Amino acid sequence: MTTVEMGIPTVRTPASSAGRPDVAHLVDRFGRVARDLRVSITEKCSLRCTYCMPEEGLPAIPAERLLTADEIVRLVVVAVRRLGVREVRFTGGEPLMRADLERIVAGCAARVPGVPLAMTTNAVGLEHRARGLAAAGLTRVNVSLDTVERGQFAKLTRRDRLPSVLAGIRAAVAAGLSPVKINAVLMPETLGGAPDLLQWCLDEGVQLRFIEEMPLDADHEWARENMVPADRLLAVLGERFDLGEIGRDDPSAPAEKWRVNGGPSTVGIIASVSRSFCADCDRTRLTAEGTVRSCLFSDSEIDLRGPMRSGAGDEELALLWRGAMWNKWVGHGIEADGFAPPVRSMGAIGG
Ligand SMILES: Nc1nc2c(ncn2[C@@H]2O[C@H](COP(=O)(O)OP(=O)(O)OP(=O)(O)O)[C@@H](O)[C@H]2O)c(=O)[nH]1
Ligand SMILES: C[S@@+](CC[C@H](N)C(=O)[O-])C[C@H]1O[C@@H](n2cnc3c(N)ncnc32)[C@H](O)[C@@H]1O
Ligand code: SF4
Ligand code: SF4
Repeated sequence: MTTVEMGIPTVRTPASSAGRPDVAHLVDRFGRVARDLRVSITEKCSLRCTYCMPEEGLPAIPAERLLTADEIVRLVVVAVRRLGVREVRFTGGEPLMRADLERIVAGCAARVPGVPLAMTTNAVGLEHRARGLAAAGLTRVNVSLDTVERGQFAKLTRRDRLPSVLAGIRAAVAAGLSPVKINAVLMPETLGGAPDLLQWCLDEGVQLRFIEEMPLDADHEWARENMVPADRLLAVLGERFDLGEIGRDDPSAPAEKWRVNGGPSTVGIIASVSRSFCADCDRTRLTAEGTVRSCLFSDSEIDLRGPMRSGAGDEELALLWRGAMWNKWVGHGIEADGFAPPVRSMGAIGG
């Protein structure tokens, strides 16, 4: 199998840093600074959401290519201590698929105390691990949940696991992993159930955000004309709820918020396509194989695993990372003529 068939994009090392100011933190040519690190720790997943994974799952990453727990902790330490990262999020694939997740979290909590450690998860099995993860030092979780209708859930995720997800969300709240935020990708088939999902989240005391689907599905079926835009969702929610526009918590937050029925509850919309927030992007990503990926949509990645295993020091790794960020793309370019989706799908990048 070729690397392209496995969904592994071009890996370049090193990137040119010509013109880069001599500063420690992660700056790019467009004046943006990355403070938010997202670490994918696996390509494996317990679900097969149609907008993300192929039915058969992603090709397995050979064990020797996957970062170990200690390697992940080391790179997180480099990001925080040398590059100015202020928040770390574990994602995937499904982070709960890694048995050593608690060890990764505990290692980071010990080495970068005070830095918020979050996780984005589908919550399958979280019921049994939420307390342990909180004890290990996890700060909060965001959970993917697109519908509270069991048949719809099974169809969209290709797995009948809704009860486990709902139990996982409740366990996260009980363990104090808050604020618990819920991510729902907007799909034509679940749009009608959006008010029920919002009502469920209001009742459970969790913060719902709807997300516009991006062209990051492994099956390459995304089409602009089929995407449910934020405006259409607002019209549907507006039939049942009174919504008052609030805006963003901070300029680089993907979610715009609306107050529901006068507050204090809110609903968010992450309109990555129709109201792109690339100009204020503050993200940098590590893939599960240890490459730096500066933009979701850019297939050009910088390898850190190879140099790390060949004995590179922390400052050498930081230098490679700074070069990757300096070459970050201006934005996703979905609306541009000739746009082509990246080789990696969302689950293979770490959403
Ligand atoms: N375009 C774009 N969308 C992103 C990016 N990161 C996350 N998203 C989208 O935003 C959704 C929610 O992401 P989360 O992992 O919950 O993170 P977040 O919204 O940044 O987290 P909070 O700090 O809790 O608000 C993802 O499912 C993606 O669809 C990004 O860098 N670019
Ligand atoms: C790839 S998942 C990984 C973490 C975990 N498995 C989960 O589902 O939360 C991260 C986020 O990406 C989102 N996502 C996946 N495919 C997407 C797409 N095509 N467009 C927008 N968001 C997507 C999911 O809804 C989820 O919130
Ligand atoms: S969105 Fe998350 S849960 Fe769904 S298939 Fe992708 S990685 Fe798995
Ligand atoms: S698409 Fe790229 S530039 Fe835009 S917000 Fe996402 S990671 Fe940042």
